[in-house]
Amino acid sequence: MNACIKLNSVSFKYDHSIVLENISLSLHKGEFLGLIGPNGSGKSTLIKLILGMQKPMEGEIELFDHPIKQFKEWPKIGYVSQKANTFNGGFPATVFEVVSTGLYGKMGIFKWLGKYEKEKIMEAIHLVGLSGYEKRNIGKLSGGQQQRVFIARAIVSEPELLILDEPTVGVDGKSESEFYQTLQKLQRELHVSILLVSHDIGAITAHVDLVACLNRKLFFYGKPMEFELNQTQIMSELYGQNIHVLKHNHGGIHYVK
Ligand SMILES: Nc1ncnc2c1ncn2[C@@H]1O[C@H](COP(=O)(O)OP(=O)(O)OP(=O)(O)O)[C@@H](O)[C@H]1O
Repeated sequence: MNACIKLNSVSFKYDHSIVLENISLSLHKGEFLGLIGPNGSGKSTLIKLILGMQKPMEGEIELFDHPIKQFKEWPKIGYVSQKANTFNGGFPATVFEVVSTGLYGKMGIFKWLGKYEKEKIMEAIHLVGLSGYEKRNIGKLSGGQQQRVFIARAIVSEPELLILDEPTVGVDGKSESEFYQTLQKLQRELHVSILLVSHDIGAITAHVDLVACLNRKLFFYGKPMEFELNQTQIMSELYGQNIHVLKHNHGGIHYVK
């Protein structure tokens, strides 16, 4: 099976502090990997390494079976950042316009949208369940709907791998469950591989094929069932002993120190 992401003994430090130590994991085609860990555990840094924004101090990263240094097919990767949650609501752009910017990487900024591109944009908007909202100003949408616009922007160029960094922060329970349904649809219908960073362990284990628990080191990497069997031990290693379990009415579980 082909790996979209392969990390082999990767370590990284900012200045003098080691943030990631000896991380090895893989994500294969069509798989859904959930990455969890406390604040400051290195999750966003790991994503930056995978996106080539930082270089590992040690170890190797491969994307689609190519060493990252030789990898050039960046349009194969769609990325939704944490910042999509803090989007400026006053920004004067429609849903259609925001999603169309996802094609710039493939076609350049100044090229006019043809019939084919317009169809792709409408398809992406439909896939995230926002048909009928094309002309709506993005600032007039709810947080959950805005989040889906950013996913549509990330998938409009038909990436094979979608990376999402804490996309459901600040989004209510109903929008969150719609969000997971959207991701499962992408995985099932388009065979997109997904790497999702989240704090919501309950939601993650319910939807992913693989769980990775990070706190500088990788404390667990395996199937959700295996994680659930050893959850108490893994969570106390990951977060320390003093954790409390918070259950949400939408079924998600959070751990807080
Ligand atoms: N540019 C930087 N320079 C120096 N240190 C940094 C930089 N970015 C992050 N760090 C530090 O690296 C560590 C890991 O940060 P990172 O943002 O990867 O964690 P995270 O798990 O994504 O956290 P959160 O869940 O809070 O977003 C933290 O201690 C952070 O303060």
